[in-house]
Amino acid sequence: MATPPVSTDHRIAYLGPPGTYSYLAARQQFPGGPDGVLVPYEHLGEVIDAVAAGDCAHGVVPYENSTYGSVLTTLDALKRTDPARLQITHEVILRIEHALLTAAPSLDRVTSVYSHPQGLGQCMAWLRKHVPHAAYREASSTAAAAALAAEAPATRAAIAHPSASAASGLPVFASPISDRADNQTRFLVIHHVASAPSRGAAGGVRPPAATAAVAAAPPSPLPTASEDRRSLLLFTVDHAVPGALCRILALLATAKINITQLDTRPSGRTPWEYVFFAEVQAHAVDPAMQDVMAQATAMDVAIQSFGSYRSLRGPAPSSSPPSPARRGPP
Ligand SMILES: O=C(O)C(=O)Cc1ccccc1
Repeated sequence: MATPPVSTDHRIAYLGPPGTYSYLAARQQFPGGPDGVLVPYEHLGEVIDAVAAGDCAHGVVPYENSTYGSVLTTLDALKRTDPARLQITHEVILRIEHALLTAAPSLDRVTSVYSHPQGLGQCMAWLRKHVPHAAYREASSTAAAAALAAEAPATRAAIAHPSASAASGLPVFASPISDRADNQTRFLVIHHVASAPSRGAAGGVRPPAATAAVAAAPPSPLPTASEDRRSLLLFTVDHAVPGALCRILALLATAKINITQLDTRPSGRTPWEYVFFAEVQAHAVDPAMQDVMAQATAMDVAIQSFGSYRSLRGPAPSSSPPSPARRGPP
């Protein structure tokens, strides 16, 4: 009997294939669900687009690594996304312990090492020390890298989670190989926001759009006052005005709102124009935050909020996915 289609309400987009760190993060956030509701996409931008479009109600995307920094493809996909279609509701933190997967008998036989750019970046010191002669090649994900390495298992290697060994058939050669033992990535859980039914020209209610079947983003649980409330803001400033960025930062400083991370990316509209992502330690419902938003509007600066959530940062969490004992290269 054919399996009934899974409703978009239950579809969770992630960077696939199964075996990526995004897959592990999605399984941690949505435990117990059948695998069928996890929908793999080959590129991070597609995960964000699928949630914004309502093809999937939820998504999980890597945002920042504690060693290698921001995941630029996530920032670039967010910057072209309307926050009215997508909101962040939770953060997931995973300890990242990479393994080198290869069937090469020794490291001097390895001619190329594949991984997601984040995987290569998080192990660069290890790679330079142990396989300086190899070419380092970017793949769309760590699990995709394992599949690519498996095409020439005696000369290629991949950096991935040890669990990617089973699907690729490549043995774990060395683990963990991350440059820092406290290496962690924080993932954002994103939800589709269904547009409110709008009135047509004749005053009637428009027929529901294809995405209206998707439930509105469940409000993220409001963190208590003692919990670490965060919001992700996106804005640009007039680059010709000296101090324009400083004025926005001063608004936050005056409201006693701490900035915990600041990123800048090309706007994608005009060369040499930038947008700023600021993660701040406040929730959208906080009066101080509402004050900042109102004042920015009065200053003609559009600050967009991608949502508020509880931060889980702090002391390093214990390793969530199981990983084998540390084993260095022979
Ligand atoms: O490629 C993956 O497995 C991902 O989920 C992206 C990534 C890569 C390396 C560390 C954390 C996330």
